[in-house]
Amino acid sequence: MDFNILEHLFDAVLVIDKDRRVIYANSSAKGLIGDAKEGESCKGLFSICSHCPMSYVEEEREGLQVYDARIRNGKHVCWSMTPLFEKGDFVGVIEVFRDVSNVVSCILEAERQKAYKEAIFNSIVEAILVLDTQGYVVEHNQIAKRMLCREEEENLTGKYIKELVNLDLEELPPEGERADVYINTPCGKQKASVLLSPMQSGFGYIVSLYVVNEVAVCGFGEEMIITKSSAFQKVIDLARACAEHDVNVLIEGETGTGKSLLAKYIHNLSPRRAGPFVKINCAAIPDHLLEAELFGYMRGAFTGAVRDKPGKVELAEGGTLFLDEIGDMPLHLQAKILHLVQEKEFERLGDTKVRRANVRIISSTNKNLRELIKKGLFREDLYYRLGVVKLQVPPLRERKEDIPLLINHFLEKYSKAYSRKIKGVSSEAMKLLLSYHFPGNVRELENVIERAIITCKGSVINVEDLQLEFQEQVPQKEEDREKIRQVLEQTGWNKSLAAKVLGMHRTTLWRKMKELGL
Ligand SMILES: Nc1ncnc2c1ncn2[C@@H]1O[C@H](COP(=O)(O)OP(=O)(O)OP(=O)(O)O)[C@@H](O)[C@H]1O
Repeated sequence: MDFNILEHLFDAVLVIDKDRRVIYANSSAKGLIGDAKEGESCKGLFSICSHCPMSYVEEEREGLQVYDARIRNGKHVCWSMTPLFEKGDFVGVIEVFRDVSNVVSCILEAERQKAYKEAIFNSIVEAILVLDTQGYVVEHNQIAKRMLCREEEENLTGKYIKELVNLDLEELPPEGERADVYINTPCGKQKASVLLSPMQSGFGYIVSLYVVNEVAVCGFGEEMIITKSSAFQKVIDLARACAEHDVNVLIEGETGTGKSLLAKYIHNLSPRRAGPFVKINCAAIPDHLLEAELFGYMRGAFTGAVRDKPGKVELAEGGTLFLDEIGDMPLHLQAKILHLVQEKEFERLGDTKVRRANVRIISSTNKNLRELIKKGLFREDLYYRLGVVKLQVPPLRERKEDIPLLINHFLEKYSKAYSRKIKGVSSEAMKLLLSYHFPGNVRELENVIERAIITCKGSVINVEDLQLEFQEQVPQKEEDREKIRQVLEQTGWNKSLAAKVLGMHRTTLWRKMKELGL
């Protein structure tokens, strides 16, 4: 065979006969492997020789390729072996190979870089999302998954940024500037600082996020707890820590401080979150009905009991029973609650059957239970049973730093609800709100802002839009008349809404309207 045409090929070529002797080596082959001499054995020229594939190639009558074989000097070659036939008989093989050491070192370098990148990616506390130019995720770190409440096995690659942080690419802050956004985290909706950095060569963007702990925003939607106060944040931390254990929690604090919100937050973080959260306000139900409401009753148990009815304890099965205003629980029922707490057992009214209850009990009070114990109005044993963990929610006047945050929160909530474009509160109005003592705590602040949003004429809430209890009201008939008339006009003469705005009952408004000739 004449192999001369192979002499100047860029690829190295060896022709091997079936006795594994080199019968031809072109100049590229000799350049790469100096000891590839014609007439000598080819054994050991390549790393693959330890499993020489010649017999395989002969049997299969087809060639094979190895992308990374080694030659003796350590270089990497891409190598192939093809069978040669003469009149149908196998006579040897032709081996073609090319130095790919550069390619291999590039691949190794790329692998090393990838390992470095992953190590850095996963050792920083920020969530990182790498986006393409359209805003789709091409890479992300593990923290991003955790921070954005994604399952361990979920892949964020290919998802659009809005799916993850609720913002379009265009809504993210301008390149290089940090901004605050709200994201859904395992602790609820939390404030996060976000930075968008463009990549070189226009490949896309890097979005980095970290949760801003200065303001705790826990829970979701209507159940969001917002606070900046370190005292309240400690309470929330404790609530979070005990949420996963089935311990009884007693939440103490003045009216309107957020005790119910906190109870719901604990339930939502607990293993019972898929179960019901059932609230019963012990102060709002007359004593004689409370027992039936709590434990349920059987038909005929009392006049009006026309059918069997489960109580709140049964409705809370598998979930959480929230006993609001527990300080108002009458003494005779406290014994039954103690039995429920201790034995997890109860009976419906008019029934002798003892029922089992699988509920977690959270209770709350705005009364001083220790004082009630001293007066013999609350059972001490029940107090200790209910308050295995005690959480004390501070009043708003002791966390004034929360006032501006809560104002913003309620402005957003009620501007949306009443379709009003309110930008904020004037500095005078803010001063007044910050100096007010808020006996009704957050609930009172919420009502003040809701009312102001409805009555405010411009886009900013001013002092005159705020109705605070301690502000002097001069009940001159004419002033009253004018004020009520204005509110009625603003509310389209809807008396229920006007009464709400004016902070009075509907019937009081109706009476006043009559008195004032409106
Ligand atoms: N930290 C907070 N962030 C946002 N909203 C709050 C916060 N605290 C309270 N609120 C709001 O204030 C109102 C009163 O809260 P909540 O009913 O939880 O108070 P409470 O202490 O249970 O009141 P009560 O003692 O009268 O039962 C609710 O509308 C709640 O959403």
